[in-house]
Amino acid sequence: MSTIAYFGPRGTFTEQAARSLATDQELVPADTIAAALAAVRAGTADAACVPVENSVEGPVNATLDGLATGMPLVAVAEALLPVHFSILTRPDITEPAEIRTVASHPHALAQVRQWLADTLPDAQTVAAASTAAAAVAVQRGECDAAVTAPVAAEHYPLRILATGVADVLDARTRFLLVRPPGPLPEPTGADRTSVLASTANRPGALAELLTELAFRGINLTRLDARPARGNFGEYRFFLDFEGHLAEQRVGDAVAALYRRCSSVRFLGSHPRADRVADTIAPAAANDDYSNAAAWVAAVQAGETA
Ligand SMILES: O=C(O)C(=O)C[C@]1(C(=O)O)C=C[C@@H](O)C=C1
Repeated sequence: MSTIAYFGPRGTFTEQAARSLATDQELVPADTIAAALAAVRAGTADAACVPVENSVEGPVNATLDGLATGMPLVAVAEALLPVHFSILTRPDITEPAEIRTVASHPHALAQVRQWLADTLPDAQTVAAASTAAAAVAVQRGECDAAVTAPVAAEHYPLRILATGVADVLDARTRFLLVRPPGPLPEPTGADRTSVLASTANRPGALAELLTELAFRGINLTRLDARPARGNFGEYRFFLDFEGHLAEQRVGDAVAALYRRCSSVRFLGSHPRADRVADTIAPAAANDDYSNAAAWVAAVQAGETA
C-alpha cells in the first residue's frame, strides 16, 4: 500500500485534506511540513499533503520554501477546505477568564486575532507547530487553550470552549498532494499550473514574465515572492495560473519563462479543487496554436505564403 505523509499530528486540517485526497493510501503524520516533504524525498512516503495557501493569511511559507529547494516535487492534486476553528481547553478550566495562554499554528492564530482580542483579551498567544500540536500542548498542561480544527476534539480529550470561530467567514485553505516528478494528471479544462521562477535582478524582469502569461490570455491565480536567500533584495517568484502544461498556450508560456529566467522549477499541473473552468482568451485555444503552427510549417516548406 502506498503512503501519504501529512502535516500532523492527528487532527490537523491537513489530515482532513489528506483524507479527502487519499484513495487507498495509508496516511502517516509528520511533525512539520519540512518533515512531510523530506519523507517523500527519502522514499519513506510516496506523496505528501501540505497546506499551501489560506484565503485570509496568504501563502504557507514553509511549504513554498520546502518546494523551492531539494529534490523537485510536483503537485498532482489539491484540496480546498473551509476553515473555522474550535477552541479547546484543559478540562479543569471552566471560565474563559482562567485562560492565560492560547496556542496554535501562527496561520491559525492570525485567522482568529480579532476573536481572541474580543473574547480572551488577557490571554497570551503561543506559536505551536500545528493546530493539533497545540491541542497536544494543552493536553500536557503546557498551555491553557488551543485554536484547533474542529476534528481535533475527536482525538484529544479536551473541553470545547467554542466552535465555529473565525474572523472572516468563508475562509478557506488550499492543500497540495506532492510527489516526485512522474506522469502528469490528465488536463480537465479546470486545472492549475504552478512554477517557481528565478529572474535576473534587473528592471522589468518580473513584468516580462507576467507579460508572457498575459499575451497568451493565461489567468494568474497566485503570485508570491520569497527571498532567494542569496543577495539581499533578490527574490524568486511562485506563479500559479489557470490551465494545464499539456495545453498549448500553457506549454508555450512555460517555455517562454524557461527561456527568460535564470531557473524555472515546474511545480505541477493538476485539477483545481473548486472546478472553476480555465479562461481561454480569443485565439488562445489549442486549435488556434495548432492551426498557426501548421501554417508556419507550410510556409517553411514553401507550400503556401
Ligand atoms: O495546523 C493545521 O491544522 C494545519 O493543517 C496548518 C494550517 C495552515 O498552515 O494554514 C492549515 C489550515 C489552517 O489555515 C490553519 C493551519
